[in-house]
Amino acid sequence: MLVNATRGFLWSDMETRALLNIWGEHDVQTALDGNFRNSHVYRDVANRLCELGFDRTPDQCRIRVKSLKRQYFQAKEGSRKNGQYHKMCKFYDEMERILSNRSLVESQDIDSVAVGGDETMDEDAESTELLQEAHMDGSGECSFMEHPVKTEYPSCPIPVTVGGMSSFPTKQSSLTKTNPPATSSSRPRRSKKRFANMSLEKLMEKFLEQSMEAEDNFYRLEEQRLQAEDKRREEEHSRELQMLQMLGQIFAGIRAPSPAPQATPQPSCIPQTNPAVPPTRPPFGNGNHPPALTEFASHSQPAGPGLLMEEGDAQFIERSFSLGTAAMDNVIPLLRNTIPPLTSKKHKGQDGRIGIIGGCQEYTGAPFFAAISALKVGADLSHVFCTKDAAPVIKSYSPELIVHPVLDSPNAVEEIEKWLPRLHSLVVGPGLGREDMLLKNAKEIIERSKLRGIPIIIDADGLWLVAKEPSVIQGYQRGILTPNFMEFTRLYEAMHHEPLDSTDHKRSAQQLAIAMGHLTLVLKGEEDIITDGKNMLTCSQEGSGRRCGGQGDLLSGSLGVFAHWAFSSPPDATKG
Ligand SMILES: NC(=O)C1=CN([C@@H]2O[C@H](COP(=O)(O)OP(=O)(O)OC[C@H]3O[C@@H](n4cnc5c(N)ncnc54)[C@H](O)[C@@H]3O)[C@@H](O)[C@H]2O)[C@@H](O)CC1
Ligand SMILES: Nc1ncnc2c1ncn2[C@@H]1O[C@H](COP(=O)(O)OP(=O)(O)OP(=O)(O)O)[C@@H](O)[C@H]1O
Repeated sequence: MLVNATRGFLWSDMETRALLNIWGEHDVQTALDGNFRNSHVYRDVANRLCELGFDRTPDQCRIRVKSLKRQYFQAKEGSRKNGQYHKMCKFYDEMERILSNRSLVESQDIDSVAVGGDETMDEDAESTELLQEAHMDGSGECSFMEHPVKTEYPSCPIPVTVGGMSSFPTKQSSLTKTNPPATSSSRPRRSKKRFANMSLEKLMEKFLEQSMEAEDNFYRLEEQRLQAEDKRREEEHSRELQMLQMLGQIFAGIRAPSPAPQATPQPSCIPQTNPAVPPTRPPFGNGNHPPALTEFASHSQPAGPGLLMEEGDAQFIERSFSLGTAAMDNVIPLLRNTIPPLTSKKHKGQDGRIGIIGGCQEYTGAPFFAAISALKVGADLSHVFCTKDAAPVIKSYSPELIVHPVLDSPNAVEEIEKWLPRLHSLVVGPGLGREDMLLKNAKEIIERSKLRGIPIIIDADGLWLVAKEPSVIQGYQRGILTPNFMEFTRLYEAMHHEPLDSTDHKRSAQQLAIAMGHLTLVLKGEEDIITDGKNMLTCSQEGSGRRCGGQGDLLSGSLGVFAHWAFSSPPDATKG
């Protein structure tokens, strides 16, 4: 007698046949048919087995029968395809005999197994048993039957006979196949459910792993991005500081004294305040004329080799020094003193009303850049005086700008002059164009602005005008010219009637500033040279690597504001 009290222990062939004999009896089949609660049937089956000397529990019997049914249906499906498969189910013939008459019922029955149809036992326990059975069945038929169904995709594989031996796809290889999904008759659903759950767990594990990996990657990239952002900010900050340094030097240049020939050299690298500039801010904006117009009206001196300073006489300040140096320590207070404080005591417009003369059909960007940069630097109001057709375009760029479509009107000068008392500084030239009528109007506006002592920055096409008629600005101490190299060359050649010696920009710039009556010249380029002919500041600090249009316009608009602040500061404020 084979005593087998262990659940899931191997079933011998004899034992299995005894089970099938009992289970296959008509009464037993009838009792099982359509009965959800069938434990009493299997209890009887187990008792009868016991009488034959096989000690099995009702559940063991039920599970063994289920396993045999699954093998049988898989083998049946397989044999339909290659006629071989049924050989792999040892008890195929016995099962066939019992089930052939009710294969339809059985296929439904096997479906119901998946949803617990004829089962009453606990799902987990059953799953464990089935697994044990699959791996421990001494007959060997179950291990291969169970293997394929473990793989969720594709459907239950049909073994292929190779050289008399059956081979079955491994889990991996079956995963890569693209078999169509199995029908319910070819693949028991319970297995699908059970192993689907297992696959799902693995999938979930994989998913979690990948999620964590993705998260790690995200944080790593985010950290890199933040580092890059920090670096960019630092660079931007240092560029701003450099810009401030440069502007500080420009103011120093603007306010620099015209040292008398006998004057002793300045102890500091920052030039001293020019005593010729009115000590206090002219009362612009209230309609009054500045008190001493003649002081800055015209001090033009003829240019000549005798007046040209040697380089050693000029004061050179390189702007490419860094924070913390003694030179910078001098510049920062100068800037602090020049930039007006933000207080609640002021009214709109006090910190700067800037006018831009420029903007025609072709060029609407240039006046916009100049006007908007004035606002960004700190002016309160920015006016653009442009041609009629450019006005709506410029206006549409920004609601912050006040745009006057008057530059090509017949009474342009009068129209613009009405605004002059309210303006603190004027930028002439960005996008002005070179039409005679526009240049003529610009010239007249410069003349009238000079009479009011308004600081005038001349750039772009305004410099074209100056090259044709230098006297329009020559000797005006509140005039600032901002040529690029081409504009500088034109100006130089117009003034000196000889080709520019391009090997020595500093000397040429100095010569031109003197020829223009010691107004301030800002020669833009790789090295900016700022000079009034007596003092010189240079800046070779690398800025943006791009040389796109509009950068000069930004500079001229900013200078419009800084010039106003510098000229209206008390002399003490700009003492370096
Ligand atoms: N978006 C806009 O509306 C812009 C309009 N702009 C306006 O365009 C008009 C003409 O200005 P341009 O600067 O073109 O005047 P120019 O006609 O004087 O420029 C002459 C040429 O010189 C070249 N140049 C500049 N610097 C040089 C250097 N260092 N070495 C060799 N060649 C150099 C430039 O490529 C330019 O084509 C002005 O009214 C100006 O304000 C410019 O400000 C650019 C932007
Ligand atoms: N080669 C260069 N290297 C570094 N900075 C430069 C160089 N050339 C010009 N700059 C800087 O670019 C700014 C604008 O100069 P740019 O020569 O482009 O003026 P612009 O031609 O009048 O400009 P716009 O296009 O506005 O008319 C200046 O502040 C100048 O210092």
